[in-house]
Amino acid sequence: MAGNEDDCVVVVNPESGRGDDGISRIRELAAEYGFELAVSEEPGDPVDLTRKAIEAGATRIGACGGDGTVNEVVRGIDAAGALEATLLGVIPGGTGNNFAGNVGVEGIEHGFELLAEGETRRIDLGVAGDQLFVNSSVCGLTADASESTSSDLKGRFGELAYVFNTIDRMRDFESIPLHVHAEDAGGSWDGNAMFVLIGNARRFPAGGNEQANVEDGLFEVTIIEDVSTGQLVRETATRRLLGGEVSSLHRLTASSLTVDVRGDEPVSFSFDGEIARFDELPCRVRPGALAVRVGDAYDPIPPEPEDV
Ligand SMILES: Nc1ncnc2c1ncn2[C@@H]1O[C@H](COP(=O)(O)OP(=O)(O)OP(=O)(O)O)[C@@H](O)[C@H]1O
Repeated sequence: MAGNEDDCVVVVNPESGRGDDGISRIRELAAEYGFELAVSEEPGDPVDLTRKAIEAGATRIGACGGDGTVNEVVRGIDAAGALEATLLGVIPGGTGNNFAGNVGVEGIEHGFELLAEGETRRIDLGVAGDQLFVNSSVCGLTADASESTSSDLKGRFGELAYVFNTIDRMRDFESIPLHVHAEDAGGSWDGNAMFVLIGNARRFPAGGNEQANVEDGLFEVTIIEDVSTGQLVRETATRRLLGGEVSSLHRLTASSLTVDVRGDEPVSFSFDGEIARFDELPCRVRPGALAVRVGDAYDPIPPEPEDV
C-alpha cells in the first residue's frame, strides 16, 4: 500500500458531518495507509494542526471533514508558507462535501486512495478581504441560511437542512442593496440581490453541473436579483435552489471584483461555510496556488453553464 507515515498527515474534524462513529473508520483507514492522524478538538484547530504537521515535515495533508475543514486546512498550509510544496487530499467527512465533489472525490475510501496515489492538479484559490476560500464565497440568502442551520438539524437531515432553512427564510428575507464591480470583466452591477455566489471551484447549479473551471484564474460569479416576493418566490424556491430556471440571474467571470453593500449594516458572507460580516469585500484569485489530488470525475474544463 502506498503512503508514508513521515510525510502524510490527515487532519480530522470529528464534528463534521453526521457525528456518527465515522472517526473509527477514519482511524482504521489511516492505519491501513500508514498516515498519521491529527484530530481537531475545537474550531480553528485544523489551521494549527496543519501548520505544525508541515513544520514537522509533512508534504501531504489530508483534510477530513466538510468544506469548512478544507478551508481551515488550506489556511494552515498557507500559514506555513507551504502552498508550493504541499499536496492536499480531500477526505469527505462533512455534510455537503461540495468541494470534494467538485474535485471528483467520491467518498472517504476514495479520498484515502487518492491521497496515497492519484492525479494532482494545481487549482486557483480565492482571497476575500484577508480570508482564503477554496470553494465559494456566498452572500445573501444562503449565507444566512447556513449560519442559522443548527448542527442538530444538519445532523438529522444533512444537506436537506439547508433547503428547509432557505425556504423558510425566503418568507421574510430582505434583499441586499449591492454594487458589484468587476475590474477586468469591465462590468458592474447595481441592484437588490437575493444572493451572490463568488465561485472558485463551485458555480451556481445549472444543468446539474456545479463544478466551475478552477484552473482558469477566474471566479464564476452569479447574482440573483430580488424578484417579486410572496407566493411566487415560495413556490419556486426549491426549483431555484436546485438549479431550475431563474429569470433574474446574472453571471460574470472575473479575476478580481469588489462587493459593496449599500445598506447601513454589514452583511454575512460565507467562506466555504464559515461566516464573517463585511460592508465592502474585495476578492481576487490566486491562480494555481493549491496542489490537490483529483478523482476521475474531475473535469479541468467543465462545460459552460447552461443559460437559464
Ligand atoms: N473539534 C472541531 N474541530 C474543528 N471544527 C469544529 C470542531 N467542532 C466544531 N467545529 C466546527 O465545524 C465546522 C466545520 O465543519 P465542516 O464544514 O467541515 O463540516 P460540515 O458543516 O458538516 O460539512 P459541509 O461544510 O461540507 O456541509 C466549523 O464551523 C467549526 O466551527
